[in-house]
Amino acid sequence: MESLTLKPLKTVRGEVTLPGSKSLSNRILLLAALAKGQTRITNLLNSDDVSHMLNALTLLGVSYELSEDRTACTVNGLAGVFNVDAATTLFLGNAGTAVRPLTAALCLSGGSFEITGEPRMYERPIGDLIDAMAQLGADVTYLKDEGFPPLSIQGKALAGGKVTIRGNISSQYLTALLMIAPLLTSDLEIQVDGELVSKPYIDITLDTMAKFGIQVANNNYQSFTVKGNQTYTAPGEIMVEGDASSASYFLAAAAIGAGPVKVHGTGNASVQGDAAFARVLEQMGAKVEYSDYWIEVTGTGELNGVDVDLNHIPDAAMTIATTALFAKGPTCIRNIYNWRVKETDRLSAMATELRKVGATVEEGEDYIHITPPASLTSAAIDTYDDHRMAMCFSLASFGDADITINDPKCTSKTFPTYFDEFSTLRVE
Ligand SMILES: O=C(O)C1=C[C@@H](OP(=O)(O)O)[C@@H](O)[C@H](O)C1
Ligand SMILES: C=C(OP(=O)(O)O)C(=O)O
Repeated sequence: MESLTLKPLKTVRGEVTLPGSKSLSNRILLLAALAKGQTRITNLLNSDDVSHMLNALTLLGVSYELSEDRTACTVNGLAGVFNVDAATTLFLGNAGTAVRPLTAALCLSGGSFEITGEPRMYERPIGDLIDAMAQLGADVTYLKDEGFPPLSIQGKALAGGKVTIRGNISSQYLTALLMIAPLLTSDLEIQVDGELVSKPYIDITLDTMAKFGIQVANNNYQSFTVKGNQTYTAPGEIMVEGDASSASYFLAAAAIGAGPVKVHGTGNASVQGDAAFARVLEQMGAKVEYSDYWIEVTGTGELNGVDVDLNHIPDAAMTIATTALFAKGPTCIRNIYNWRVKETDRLSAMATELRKVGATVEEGEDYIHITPPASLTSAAIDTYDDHRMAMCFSLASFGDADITINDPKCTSKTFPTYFDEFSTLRVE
């Protein structure tokens, strides 16, 4: 397996233009495919997760033109659901933002479909979404384990009505249901059963739907109503915001290693919840400046440990775990149970790898408590095919020891050029 050894890093400084947001890229591509008219997308993310969505759209009969660098795409919308004559298998890797929304969309499309993916996708639950779709009459069969992909779907027109969906494992199930709701043959009322995790991602969904002409009535994230029998309308041009989760590594680097580092493409005007990540760095002692379209962080030479509930930013929250290695005193990140059902069991993986560099770690069912070491130990970090494990542990190179990242190419899920960008910030 390939690996990358990072030499100890003291100071970083510079500016980064962020690649497009994964969450927005895949939502916009799907809605552009379902919309009436043509959508010209710019700053599309070029990464594995987006390639899986694009390949799926091709197999589903959607025509689009992609620029050579794959960051601009003109999509010719279908003005409604997919219709495919031949039985179609979609391989969607480990992309939650492709698997969940496409599963819902195929339930009301014409055709017979199979959703497959990487082995880890077969361990990531989808039962809450399938249970909700079944209430609408959808015909879905589990091909392996009950509650998990791979799936077989016999698509057909579906009416709305009332449906209950659980929100405590992933917000992506509710996102999927909301996105297909206008295409049902009658109105839909969605009741969220229990707690809703990762709430800001629902704002991304509602905002994207609004850009394609669909309004949703949101009753405090507990229930939603959407009119049926509608068509998404292509917005013409649409630019994908920079990825706020990808921004977190550069901003945290500035907080640890002097900075300033400025990221362009996300800021106060951003719809992404992860844009609030820098507020946690601020709480830890960094100096943070926001404009609508950029964020700049400067280290103050001192970081404090924090005790924070980061349920609203589960992806960027991982970056706090490795930032905590350089804080004075312990850090506790709470209410992050669903780290366990993402690219890997992130609670367990994070605890294991933090211990390798010398931290004392307590791994709870839904929290992680990190006491930093006096000085970091040199280590080879396993990344578990998890792009965020690789990117988070680039920060460990601020210790006085070499850090080797095993399988650094796993960042291709959302940020293929991450380590090149990271190295441009180094100040000798
Ligand atoms: O809707 C989205 O775009 C996402 C929602 C979050 O997942 P959960 O809702 O499962 O926490 C996040 O972790 C994922 O990377 C992207
Ligand atoms: C959880 C993530 O991805 P997915 O969209 O596959 O859920 C992630 O990017 O951290």
